[in-house]
Amino acid sequence: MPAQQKQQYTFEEVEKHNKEGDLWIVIDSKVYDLSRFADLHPGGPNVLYAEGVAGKDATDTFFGLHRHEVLLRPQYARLQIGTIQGEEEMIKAPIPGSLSKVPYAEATWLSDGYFSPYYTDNHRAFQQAIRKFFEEVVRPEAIKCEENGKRISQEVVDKMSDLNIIAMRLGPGKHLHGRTLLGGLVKPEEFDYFHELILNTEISRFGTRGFSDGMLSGATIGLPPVWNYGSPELQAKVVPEVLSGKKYLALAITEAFAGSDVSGLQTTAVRDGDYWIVTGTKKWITNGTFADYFTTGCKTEKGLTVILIERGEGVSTKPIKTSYSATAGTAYVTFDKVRVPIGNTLGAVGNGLSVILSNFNHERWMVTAMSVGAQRIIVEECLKWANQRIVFGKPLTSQAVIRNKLGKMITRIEACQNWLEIITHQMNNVRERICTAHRYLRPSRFFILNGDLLNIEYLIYCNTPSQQMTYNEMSSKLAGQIGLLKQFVSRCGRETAEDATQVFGGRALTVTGMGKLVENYHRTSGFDAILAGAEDVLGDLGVRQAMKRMPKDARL
Ligand code: HEM
Repeated sequence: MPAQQKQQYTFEEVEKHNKEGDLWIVIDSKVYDLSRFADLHPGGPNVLYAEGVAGKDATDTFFGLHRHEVLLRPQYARLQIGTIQGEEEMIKAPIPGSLSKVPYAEATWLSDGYFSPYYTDNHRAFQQAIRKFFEEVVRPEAIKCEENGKRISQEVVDKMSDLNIIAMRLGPGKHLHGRTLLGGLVKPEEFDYFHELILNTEISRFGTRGFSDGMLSGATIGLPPVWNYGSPELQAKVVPEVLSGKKYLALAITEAFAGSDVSGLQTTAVRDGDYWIVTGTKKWITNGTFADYFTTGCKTEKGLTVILIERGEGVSTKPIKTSYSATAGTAYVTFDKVRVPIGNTLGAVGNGLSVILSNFNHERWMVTAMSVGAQRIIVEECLKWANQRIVFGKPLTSQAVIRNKLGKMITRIEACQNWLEIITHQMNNVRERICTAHRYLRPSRFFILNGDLLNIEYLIYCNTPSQQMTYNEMSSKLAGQIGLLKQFVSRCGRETAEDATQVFGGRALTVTGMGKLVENYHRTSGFDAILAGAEDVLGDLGVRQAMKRMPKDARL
């Protein structure tokens, strides 16, 4: 029944119902009849009969112990029998797609009254639509799968592919051409790395880290080598199957024998006429338990080669138990003399290292973007909790030590976001193009509009859809920066996870209840420091890349 049609009561009336078998309480102007629920209450019945709770307004006590979402669950919402006369609810249910008003809960560009040079109106519309879709369709699935460890349902995959979300997760490029993106909201040729950045940060807002990877991240990192290096026939078959969500694909590089040191891989592919015979094992393969295809790094006579292997005879997968949910489908994969057509070779034989390395940068950037999205939610959780939690009669925020932790969290998330955005801006623009535009600005083309000196060529340039970097360009220009960025973001993430755990105390140690997002983040933020390249290795890569670019004549 809508609130306005519910019975209205006064506090005096509610107060009469204050004992076992006849128990009413008020939470945020709503009257709940807990007479029969008391014995079923997960916190036990006695706490509900306490003085100051039974027959009283227990709003502050309630929000000190429960998340708002408890009241929205249908089985509890129906305990409401009315409202208090003349009072209005203060704590509103979030509207799907809406932005948080909590300071720093949103990136600056999404905060009221602030601006950014990077985002257009189209990015804003895209962010709003994608958040709404995720909150309405994907979040309930994420929570369910994170708990039961099952893979994302075909029904939700189909809904995502109807909007071409699987294709958009792979970033800008020719695979988007001819597709209707998000019901036509963004034109394929205008989809850029900032759209993709938005997609990645929004995906990680549910506090369900295992599910974020289970949401077909395998295809995001494993399909690009197929369209960048596969034969036209292979692309024509595999790309549509995967982007429509009808088949699943995983990237199978790491082994128990080799992780960041991919050159040490031991899975072998031996030529036998028109086939490769592949033998070996792969470990930590995201989405591997349910993948139909594996983009696989193999050792061949001529060096490392990447081969697309279809699940079939000789391919077996078993789940690996990790510290995050089995919904990610993390697998141990065994190839036992698997016959694979030579046509499934991705790139030249022996050129596997550059196929793998050129792919890594986009993957690392994606992991970083998801990490930033997840980190920001934790900052919001901590700000809300520290504000609402009362200790020694005062909010937690009255403690300087807590404010200090909040300050560090905010600093870290803002630093991560800003570095991520400037790198994304580089990915969106090929350098030569900018130089060309500026070099040819001719004085004769300047004019004055509304008091501003403008140049016609510059305006044309600025309003032309930007030209994104290819994976190879990313590899040569940004590998070091992305490596350092990823190292920085994952370190910040783990420091924030530690601080958040201190702010939430014991609540951060339970999988359900007030601190559940902090618990998940504390348990899983370490994944960001490992997936797509270990943190320390990436930091070192960044410095080695910088050393390569040192001018020969650089002296103090
Ligand atoms: C409509 C009223 C209420 C409902 C539907 C409700 C529901 C729940 C649920 C589902 C939990 C499990 C933890 C969670 O999911 O957050 C819980 C725990 C608890 N509840 Fe309630 N509750 C209500 C009112 C109250 C009130 C008024 C108190 C006041 C003392 C209270 C005290 C507790 C306590 C102490 C716990 C255990 C918390 C913990 O383990 O951290 N509940 N309640």
